[in-house]
Amino acid sequence: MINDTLLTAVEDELRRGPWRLRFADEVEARFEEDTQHQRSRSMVVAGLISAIIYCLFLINDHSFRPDTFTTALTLRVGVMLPFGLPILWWVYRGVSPAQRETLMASTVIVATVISCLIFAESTVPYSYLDVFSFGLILLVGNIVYSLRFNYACVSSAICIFIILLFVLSYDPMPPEAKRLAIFTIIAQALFTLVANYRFEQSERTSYLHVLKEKIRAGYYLKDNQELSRMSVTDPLTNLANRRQFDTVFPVRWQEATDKGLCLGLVVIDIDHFKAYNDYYGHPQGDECLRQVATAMQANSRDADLVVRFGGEEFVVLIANASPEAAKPAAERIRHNVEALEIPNHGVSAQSVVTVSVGVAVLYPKVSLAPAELLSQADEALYEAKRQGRNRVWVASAIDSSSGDSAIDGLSVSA
Ligand SMILES: Nc1nc2c(ncn2[C@@H]2O[C@H](COP(=O)(O)OP(=O)(O)OP(=O)(O)O)[C@@H](O)[C@H]2O)c(=O)[nH]1
Repeated sequence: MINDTLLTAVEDELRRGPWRLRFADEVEARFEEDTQHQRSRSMVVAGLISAIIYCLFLINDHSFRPDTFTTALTLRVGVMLPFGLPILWWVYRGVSPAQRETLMASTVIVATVISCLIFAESTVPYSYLDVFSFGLILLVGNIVYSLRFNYACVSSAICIFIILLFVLSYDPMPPEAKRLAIFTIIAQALFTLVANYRFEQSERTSYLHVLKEKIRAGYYLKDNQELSRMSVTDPLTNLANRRQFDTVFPVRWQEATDKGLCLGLVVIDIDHFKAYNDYYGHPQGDECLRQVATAMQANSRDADLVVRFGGEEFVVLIANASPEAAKPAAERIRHNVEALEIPNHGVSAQSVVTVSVGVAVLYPKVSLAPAELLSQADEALYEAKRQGRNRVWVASAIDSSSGDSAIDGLSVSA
C-alpha cells in the first residue's frame, strides 16, 4: 500500500517534467533518505581537497605578493582551516539536509571573505590580478560541492556582493580591470550555476527512474512469491496441495533414509461425504472440508506436512515418527473431527461428520520406493472403511526389507 502511493507519487514527478528541483514532500523525503549518506561523504571529500588547494595558494601568495604573506598564512591556515574542518567533520557525522547545504555554503562564503581580505591588504603591482582567481571559489561551491541549486544561487550572490565591495573599493586597480574582473566573476557564477542546475536535474531524474524500477521489482518479487505459494497451496482449505506433497515427500524420504529415521504417513478420508454433499449441497460441503482441514492442522505438529490430497481425502506426513507416536496422532485427528459435531443428516438424523484414517510407518531404505509407504497407508485406510468407518487402522509390523505390505492391523473405534 505504501509502495502504491510512492509509485504514484514517483510517476507524477516524472510526468511533471525534470525542470523542477524539488519533489513532493513524500518523494523528497525519500530522496534525501536514500542519497544523503553518499552526498555528505562526497561533499566532505570535495571539501578536504578544496581546503588543501586553498592552502596551496600560499605558494602563490609568497611569490606574487610577499608583503601580505603573513596575513595570508594566518587567514588561510589560522582561520579558514579551523572554520572549515569542524564543519566537514560535522557534515560527515550527519546533519539535516538544510544544515548540510548551509554549512557547506558557509565555507564558500568565508573562503571568499578571506581571499578578499588578503587581496585588499596587498599593495604590490598587479596584486589585483588575484581577483580573476576568485571564480575558482564559485566553481568549488557550484560544481565541486554541487550545492543544491537554491543554496548555490544564494551563496554565489553573497560571494559576488562581497567581491564587488572589495574590488570597487580597491584603489590600485584600474577601472577597466575592475569592469573586466566583475564581468568575469558574474559570468563564471552564471556558467557554474547553469552546470549546477543541470547536475541536480539529472541526479533527481535518474533517482526517480531508479526508484520506480526498484518499486516495480519489489512488486514482481512479491507477485512471484505469491504465485509460488499459490502453486503449492490448496485454495479451498489453505493446506498444502498434492504438488507440494510430491515435492516434499521424496525429500523427507531421503532424509529419513540417510538418518535412519522412521517416516509416518496418515491418510484421512471423510466418511459418507457424498451423502453430506447430496443433502446439504456443494457449498456447504466446501465449508465442511474447511472445518475438517482446520481441525487436522490444529492437531498436527509444525514439522508435519498436512495436505489436501484431493477431493475429501487428506494426508499427514509425519517426520521422525515412531509407530507408537503415529497411532495416537492419527487417533487425535479422528477424535477431533468427530468432536466438531458437524451434523450429517445425509446418513441419519443422529450422524455427525467422521473420518476414517489409515496409518503406515516404516524405516525407508534404498531398496524401497516412497510409493510403498503411500500404498500401505492407502490399504490401511481401505481397511478402516471396510471395518465400519470412523476408525484408525494401522498397517504395522511391516518387513520393509522384503517389501511385504501385509496389514497386521489394529482398529481403534470411536
Ligand atoms: N463440496 C465438495 N465436495 C467434494 C469436493 N471434492 C470431492 N467432493 C465430493 O466428495 C464426495 C466423495 O464421495 P465418495 O468418493 O463416494 O465417498 P464417500 O461418500 O465419502 O464415501 P466413503 O468414502 O466410502 O465413506 C463426492 O460427492 C464428491 O463430489 C470438493 O471440493 N467440495
